[in-house]
Amino acid sequence: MSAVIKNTLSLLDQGLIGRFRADCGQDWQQFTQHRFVKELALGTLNQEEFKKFLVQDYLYLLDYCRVEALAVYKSDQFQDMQYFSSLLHGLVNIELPLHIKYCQEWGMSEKEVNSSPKTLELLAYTQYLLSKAMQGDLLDLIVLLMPCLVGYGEIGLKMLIDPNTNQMNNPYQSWIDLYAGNEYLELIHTSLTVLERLARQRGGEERYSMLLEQFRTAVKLETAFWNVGRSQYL
Ligand SMILES: Cc1ncc(CO)c(N)n1
Repeated sequence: MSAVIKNTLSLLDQGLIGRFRADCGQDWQQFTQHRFVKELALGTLNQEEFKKFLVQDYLYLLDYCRVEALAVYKSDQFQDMQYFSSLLHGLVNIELPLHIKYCQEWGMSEKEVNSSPKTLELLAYTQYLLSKAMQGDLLDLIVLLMPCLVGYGEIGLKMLIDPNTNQMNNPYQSWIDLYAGNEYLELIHTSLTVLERLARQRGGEERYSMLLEQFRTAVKLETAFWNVGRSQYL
């Protein structure tokens, strides 16, 4: 296992993120060890299901951008504004174009992706994030963003080091490479530092139980989201 992977996995057990993950218990396990994740790692996941997931995930990320944009708006320190705008920049200019490219590789046009109908799972998750993000402050916001950001990184890394993962002829290899890649890991490292600082500055200790409930709800919505590829359109 490379040093950077080991370091990232141990960081996830520490500080506030370690506490959230541990206190979520079963809910975190269900998210990160979901059937969809296991099938993707083996390469056995149904391809139509993956395609539908990819489109819903693209639509999800568009709303995730709006949450990040709200964090830019709500920043009252220049360094926070820099951090959240760089997060937004990365998503808009790197991860989203990559999603469009994946969709095209899987035979779907950009127009098709953008005009796709939405599922209940997508709407539930994005509307929850957006409403909490509008009500909350910067600490609420970064906590809401964490399950998505950290969860996929943990999943990608664990796939990469698991000998059972099919890395010879896996149709989903580029998905694994994205979330276990160095750029994504760096994003996680920076985000964890900002999370700790915002918690110190904004009464994280006194607010812990409320923050945990927001984190846990987002985790449960992530778990439900793994089934979008099997879900009905609204
Ligand atoms: C639903 C969901 N959660 C997390 C990520 C990671 O960016 C994603 N792409 N989609």
